[in-house]
Amino acid sequence: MSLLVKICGLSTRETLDTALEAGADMAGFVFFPPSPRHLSLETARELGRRAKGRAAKVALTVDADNATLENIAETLQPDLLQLHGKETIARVRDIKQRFGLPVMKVIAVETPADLVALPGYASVADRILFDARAPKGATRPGGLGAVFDWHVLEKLDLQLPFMVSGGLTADNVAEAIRVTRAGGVDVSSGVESSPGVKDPEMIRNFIRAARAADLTSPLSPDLRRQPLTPTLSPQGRGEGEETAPLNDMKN
Ligand SMILES: O=C(O)c1ccccc1NCC(=O)[C@H](O)[C@H](O)COP(=O)(O)O
Repeated sequence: MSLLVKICGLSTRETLDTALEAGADMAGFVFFPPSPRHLSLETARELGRRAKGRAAKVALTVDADNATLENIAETLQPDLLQLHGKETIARVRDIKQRFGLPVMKVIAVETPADLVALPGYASVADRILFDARAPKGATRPGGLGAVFDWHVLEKLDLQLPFMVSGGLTADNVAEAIRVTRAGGVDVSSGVESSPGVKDPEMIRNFIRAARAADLTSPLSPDLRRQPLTPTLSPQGRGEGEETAPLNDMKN
């Protein structure tokens, strides 16, 4: 399974097309009114149709209630729900069962202590996204371009696919992949000229840089130094990483 690249906070036809043409695996759409990337349901319907079959559509919500999730599920028809709030383990389980969609739970990271709740979430979620913990007083819990110490994840032994985000850019994504060995990377601010305004050239550069750093690529010097076993445990691409389901998402 090659590295997954997610471009988050897409809100226009033009930048969505850029991300799709540049080969993004996941297109993230933000449903959080205080965010500069918040989408109306009408726009979500249009962008969702555009992305269908070309990338997995990811709906990002923050402690959303069932009615909000129902509207999003109906209009965007997402392939994955990204839960970016303070959803409890029980709530993650409930959302997954209620909507019959795979769920990616976000874990906010600052120190190793932030990983204490990880096993519980890993038992109910389909995928984990490690993002930088937002500073106190922030108006949103993510999409701030804040970086966390990737070394916190260095010795992680997680039998679930995971992605890393938080302040990634074309310049630092290779190092983030090297340190964390994540199966995917996610970016928003790092491909914007100002909050909420995506820059096509930055999107292309980010995807190019992430692909060049992909540890699973046959061209990767790092991989050449490793035994090619089916399980690249402990990092990110757990046994049987779900190639098929992700391909399904794109259909
Ligand atoms: O993008 C937002 O405005 C946002 C609002 C509320 C919760 C999360 C939000 N964004 C998260 C993301 O876009 C990504 O999943 C990721 O955290 C990347 O963020 P960035 O540091 O901006 O690259």
